[in-house]
Amino acid sequence: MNTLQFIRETGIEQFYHQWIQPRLRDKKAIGIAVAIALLYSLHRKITKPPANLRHLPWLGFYKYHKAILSNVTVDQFSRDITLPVMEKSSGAFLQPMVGYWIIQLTDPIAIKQLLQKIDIFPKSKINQGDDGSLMYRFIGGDNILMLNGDDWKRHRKIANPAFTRAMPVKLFGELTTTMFKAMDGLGKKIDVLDLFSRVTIDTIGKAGFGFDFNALTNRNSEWVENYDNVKEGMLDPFFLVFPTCDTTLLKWFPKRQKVHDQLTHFLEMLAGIIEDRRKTMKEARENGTEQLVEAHERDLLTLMIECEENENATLSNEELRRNLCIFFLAGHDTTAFTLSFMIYELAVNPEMQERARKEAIAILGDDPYDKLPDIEDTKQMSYINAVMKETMRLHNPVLSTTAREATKDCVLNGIFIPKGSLVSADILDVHRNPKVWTSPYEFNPDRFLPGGEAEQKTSAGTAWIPFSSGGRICVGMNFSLVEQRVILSMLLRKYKWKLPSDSIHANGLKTHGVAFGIISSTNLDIDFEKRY
Ligand code: HEM
Repeated sequence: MNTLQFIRETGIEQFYHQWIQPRLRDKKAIGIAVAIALLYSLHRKITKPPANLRHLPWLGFYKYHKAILSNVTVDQFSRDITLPVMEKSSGAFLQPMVGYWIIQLTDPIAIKQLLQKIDIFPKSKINQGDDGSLMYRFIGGDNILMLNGDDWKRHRKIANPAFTRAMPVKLFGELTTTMFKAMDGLGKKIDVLDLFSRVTIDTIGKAGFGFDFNALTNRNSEWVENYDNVKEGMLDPFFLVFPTCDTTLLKWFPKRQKVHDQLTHFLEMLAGIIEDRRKTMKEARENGTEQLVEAHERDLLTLMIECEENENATLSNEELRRNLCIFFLAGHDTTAFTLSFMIYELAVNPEMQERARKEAIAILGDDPYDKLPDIEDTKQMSYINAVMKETMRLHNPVLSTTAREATKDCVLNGIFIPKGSLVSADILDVHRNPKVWTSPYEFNPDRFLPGGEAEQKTSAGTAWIPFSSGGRICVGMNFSLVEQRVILSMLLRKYKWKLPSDSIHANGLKTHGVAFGIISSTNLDIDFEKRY
């Protein structure tokens, strides 16, 4: 039978004449058919990775976005969504974003190679969000976190010495005693997220900008209120998934517009701090009084402005302002969340809390008054340090590094990365990767004691990277670690604490923030009992 006969005998011809031919004259039907075809091809395009990335396993597009929009907890996200894909992969998987895919690395050696090759893998512009969006206006543009190449080196050259010289241990201790006074007025049950957010805002204010935000002493601080609204706005998954609503269509969202206005006010207040500082420094220079404060107690902004003059590398007021935004965001929430998660873990593991307390008492004594640790004391806190490291392994506030863009075809520990693709070090998943850590969901600080599991892991690659690694490692790492040691050791001496029986975290810590990549929590109330 030839094709013509086949068509006639099977009834296809009749079907064509009766059904298709008349409808071909109907323009509406053609329009619908074309729209369906286009939608189908669009659906395939956005839900399936491009052909050159299909050698890697991927997270389901709808599953991922449904989880994001329903504000899934980090634990559910890692156990139900990334873990099954990670187990199938050999150290990398694809994460679907709106309009593009990111390679997430979960293999420590591949991560090490990625983070060392900063010239081959510069930071992608995609991190900054859409021009004009809340995120772009706050943390985008030319700043130390986002820039690449010589521009980034100029910023880092100015920030590095400031961070090395400024280790205001005394200030950390003094602010902790102010925090204790604030705790006296809060009763037994205290929301530690709010408490630590306030103490770390005041720390970055004083140590970073030489400015008193009064977050601990004034519960209605304009700074805190403004910043909290902006932060909440940035974390809103709706505007992350539909960024046009945050820019072109903003006028249709009056509530969002109000958050933009608050950000404008916040940025103006930061610009004011810089102008005042330049003015006071100029006056001090003219009066010959500028060296009266010790270098390690001078604030980062002052040190950066001084450094500009000494290193012959300048930052404009606008660049300084943009960096202050990064220090503000990166410099306090991350530490506040880490402290809160640590207090939680010690609340649900009382024997670990007691062990950490014994160490604090052995170093600082047990006299019934606040003892401020000095830098040498903080170096002796090996168990407290292990508790901090294990908290950052299991609950690191930063989910993954910002995305890098491959400038050429590359192989990272056997994983092929095609030129032009976006790639990140997946901090959450490498820290919970069962091929890397034994019982990764278990909180066990002993891993980080001398001779523990961590020593073998880190030597093999980059299995513990809460602060990233390589040339673009967090510039505030030591600042944060010393701040954490001071606050935790002083708390351990003064208080015992436990999780209230009605806590929403009774069955495990509930953290959120997968969409934005910075992890937080809510209602983290803890019962504190004074020891003196
Ligand atoms: C627990 C506390 C902290 C954590 C977990 C943390 C984490 C990180 C991570 C993962 C990065 C790398 C981002 C990337 O390359 O994509 C980073 C970079 C950075 N962090 Fe932190 N950070 C913390 C505290 C701080 C503090 C206290 C400051 C400043 C006061 C700070 C300032 C910065 C800056 C400026 C960068 C960009 C460095 C560069 O690209 O040269 N961070 N941080």
